[in-house]
Amino acid sequence: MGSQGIREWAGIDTFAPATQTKLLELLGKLKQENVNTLTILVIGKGGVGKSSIVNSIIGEKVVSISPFQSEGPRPVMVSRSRAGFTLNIIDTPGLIEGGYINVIALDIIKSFLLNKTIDVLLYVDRLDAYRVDNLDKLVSKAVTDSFGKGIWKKAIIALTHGQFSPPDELPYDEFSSIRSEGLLKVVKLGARIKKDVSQDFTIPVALVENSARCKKNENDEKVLPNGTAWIPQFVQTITEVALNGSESIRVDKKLIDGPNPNQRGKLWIPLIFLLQYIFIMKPIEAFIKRDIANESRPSWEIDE
Ligand SMILES: Nc1nc2c(ncn2[C@@H]2O[C@H](COP(=O)(O)OP(=O)(O)OP(=O)(O)O)[C@@H](O)[C@H]2O)c(=O)[nH]1
Repeated sequence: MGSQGIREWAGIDTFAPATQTKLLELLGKLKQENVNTLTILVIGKGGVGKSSIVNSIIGEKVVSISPFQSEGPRPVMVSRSRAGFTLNIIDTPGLIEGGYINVIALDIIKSFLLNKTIDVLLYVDRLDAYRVDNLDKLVSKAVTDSFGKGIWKKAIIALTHGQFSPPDELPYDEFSSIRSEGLLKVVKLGARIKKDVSQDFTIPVALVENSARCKKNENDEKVLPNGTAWIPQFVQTITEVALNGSESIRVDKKLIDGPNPNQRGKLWIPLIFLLQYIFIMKPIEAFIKRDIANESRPSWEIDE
């Protein structure tokens, strides 16, 4: 057992030695910055590879995988600790049901997250898709409405099926950047990130290959078609987002039960009107009344 009864992150030992070394280095970097716990929330449509990503990072089959959308949606949190560092990953059910947001699943996820802090959001989709999907806009809008826009500063877009070969001899890197850009655009729309800041607002994209048949390099590390060892690259992106200085999202009762976190400012509007009435309209009204009362009336208006 690791710290506080949490199971040891033994799955790291199943990775290639080169991958292990890089992962332990990254955990060391997090600890150096006083980050001893990291909680990652995994979200996306059904069947895109959310559970598979959890298993890939943990290095064990900790959540079940199914080629069909899983029944009885329930979030699961898997915790592992290593060298004084604890990783929590929360796998969630697909957020789309019959073309719409599955409101019940979303409510279950929100209740599950109560009193937890989200340090990193993994927004999962597949690399091997040719068209961006309006459903992604729905999912990103639902995430924004539930947890506030700030969550996107803690987000990574993870694209699974990273071993995919693009059609028409399109170079792999070109295909993956076109796919990433397209998806980013839709996600930013759903997240209502304003056009003027959109250029500066970047959400990193990570490519992932969960298949056991993933190609390996000479060091036995799992690699993408462009030669990148994806596990250390992915964990490095997670580390960068964790340390990017933006605040993690604390899920409290107010966030869950309260109004849409992006509209909270609007609650002040009636109060502002009331203050305007008391301090501006009322004095003006009194001034006008006083002025009328003091006005000297023209002689033709005075009754005989
Ligand atoms: N080749 C390949 N298959 C993948 C990859 N990721 C997931 N799969 C397969 O895709 C199917 C769905 O994967 P899951 O991990 O269950 O997807 P999910 O998003 O958790 O699904 P739900 O829980 O139903 O929302 C399974 O058959 C996986 O084996 C990948 O990177 N490459």
